[in-house]
Amino acid sequence: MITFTDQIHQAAAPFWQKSFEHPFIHELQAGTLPKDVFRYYLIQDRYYLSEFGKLHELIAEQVDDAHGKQFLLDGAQGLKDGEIAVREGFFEQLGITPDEVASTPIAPTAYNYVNHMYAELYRGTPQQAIAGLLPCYWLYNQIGQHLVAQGSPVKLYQRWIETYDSDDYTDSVDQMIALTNRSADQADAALKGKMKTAFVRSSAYELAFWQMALDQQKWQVTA
Ligand SMILES: Cc1ncc(CN)c(N)n1
Repeated sequence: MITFTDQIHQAAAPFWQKSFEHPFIHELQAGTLPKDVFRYYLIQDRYYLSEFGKLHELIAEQVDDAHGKQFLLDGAQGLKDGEIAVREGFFEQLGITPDEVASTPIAPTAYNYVNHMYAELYRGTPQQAIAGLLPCYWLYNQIGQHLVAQGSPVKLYQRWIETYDSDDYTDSVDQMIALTNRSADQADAALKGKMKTAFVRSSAYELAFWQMALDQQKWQVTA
């Protein structure tokens, strides 16, 4: 049987394919990704992950499903203890200080992505917000699984890959997929359509995030 998440995954497939093929990912695996690009990505992603954690807590307040609520609260804590904690080690290695993070403005794409997820919750519903969170979990897991066999010759990049291929991470992805499917079970056709749009837009923002890092995007007037 085709699940709801299979359907929305299919709808977002062109964005996912472009992410798998993106030069940021190729260069990370080949070990040729410039360190300043990776530094930039990590700083922007620090903003992203901290808002992503807050969103878990805010969505949990609005979710009736007790199991889902607990998963979201655990997910917020898991982000701090897991992904964000791993990144602290990366920051140390690359000499990224709290001052540098605090003084670097969030870039347009990261800002828009985060705002999109808040809009799904505050101008939409918790079900839409859940669907909007899912690409973040699932896409990185698929990228980790694609890249891990070959790996990267750069230790830091290899650790990044392994984070997203780990059993713990994969388990959280499976639970998030299950929560999205349970949320869709309670939704009518119109709400399912909005959940799909939230998922596809987050997938588009995931793709844009790699390019943002390669361009080291800034707020500026463009021609
Ligand atoms: C933008 C983004 N998307 C997804 C992930 C993986 N949690 C991340 N760290 N950053």
